[in-house]
Amino acid sequence: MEEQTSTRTVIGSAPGKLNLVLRVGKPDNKGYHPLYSIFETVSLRETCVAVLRAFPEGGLDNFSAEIAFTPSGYPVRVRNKADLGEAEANRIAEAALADVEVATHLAFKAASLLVELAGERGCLPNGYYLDLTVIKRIPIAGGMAGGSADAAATLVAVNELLGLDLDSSALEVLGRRLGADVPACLTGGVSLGLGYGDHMTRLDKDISNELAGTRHWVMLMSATGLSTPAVFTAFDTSDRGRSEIPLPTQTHDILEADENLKTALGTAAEIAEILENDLQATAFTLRLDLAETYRAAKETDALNVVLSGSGPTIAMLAQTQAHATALAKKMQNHPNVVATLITSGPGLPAGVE
Ligand SMILES: C[C@@](CO)(OP(=O)(O)O)[C@H](O)COP(=O)(O)OP(=O)(O)OC[C@H]1O[C@@H](n2ccc(N)nc2=O)[C@H](O)[C@@H]1O
Ligand SMILES: Nc1ncnc2c1ncn2[C@@H]1O[C@H](COP(=O)(O)OP(=O)(O)O)[C@@H](O)[C@H]1O
Repeated sequence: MEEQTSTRTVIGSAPGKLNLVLRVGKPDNKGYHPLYSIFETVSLRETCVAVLRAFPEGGLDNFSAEIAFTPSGYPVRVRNKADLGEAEANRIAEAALADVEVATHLAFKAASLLVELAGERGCLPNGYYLDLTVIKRIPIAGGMAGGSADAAATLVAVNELLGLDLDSSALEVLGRRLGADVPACLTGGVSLGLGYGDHMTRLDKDISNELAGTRHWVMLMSATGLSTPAVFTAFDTSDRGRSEIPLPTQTHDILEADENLKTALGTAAEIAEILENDLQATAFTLRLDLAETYRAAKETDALNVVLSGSGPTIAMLAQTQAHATALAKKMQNHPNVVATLITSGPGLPAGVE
């Protein structure tokens, strides 16, 4: 019995995000874009249940399809459970997850970094494997950082499980190696991301308790995902991509002078005024259905509507939770909307339960 061989379980979770403001600069020689991003994390969270288990008697062959090995050969098992709240949304998520090989799964990659570190420190038990169950509540390839939230949830869970004692800035450094959105999922709240969007300044530190969960969003899920690199590449040849608007780079200069950063901590009506996404027009050229969905959402009484990151999920800002429920009802039968996910923000940082 698998459960009897388990030593210890640690459960980590991390929030998804949307971008209140996303400005994109010109790509560097690695093809990566400098960003100015004001992230709002949300209450939709990914969970990673991490367990160290002794090898079963028959070895790992029974579930070899769910296993990948770290560079030093330590086995990590990854299973996914889709829990998006609606049957059709779960079906779509499960189909997308079936295409994600264990070795490329962001939870595996995150665990692998920590397992290797534990190996170097001599604190990795032999005769065990790491068993991860990832509970997905965020649409796949949806522009809401679901994979990045898996990585963040896994980093905090495995850090604790293996007794590595890495602090939040060490986890942020590792997170950056896994993906540009991972530090935002680790940080939580409302944050400014500079560099590739992965150098974080938390903006709501002093008021996080009063602000948490006060913004209400309806996320319009699309039946098909959108590739982030494809959107960035198309952006580069767009008018906006070729324009010479410089992006600010120094955090302290920005914090002093930027009114948007103060407004980002304001009321829903105030943040409605600053929503902006440089990738939106490009995503709509690649996917005309999204432009239609956006137009329909704008015709409602939502405070404002914006594409989440590189899309395809579209975020509608509501005045209250009841307003969000009413907006979701208005959009749920739109032919391009596969599910309406109601969420609130800002969300809590990644952490263990
Ligand atoms: C656009 C944003 C905005 O928050 O979010 P999503 O819409 O994907 O959620 C992020 O920058 C995405 O972050 P993430 O999805 O973690 O990106 P990564 O895995 O690091 O990179 C995926 C690909 O996106 C492009 N990329 C990403 C970040 C960046 N600053 N410049 C880029 O050009 C690169 O083509 C890269 O190969
Ligand atoms: N744990 C994961 N969850 C989702 N996608 C993952 C994961 N690991 C790797 N991927 C790959 O990353 C791509 C983007 O994932 P995701 O984070 O869901 O979207 P986005 O970057 O748009 O926020 C997916 O298409 C998938 O191929």
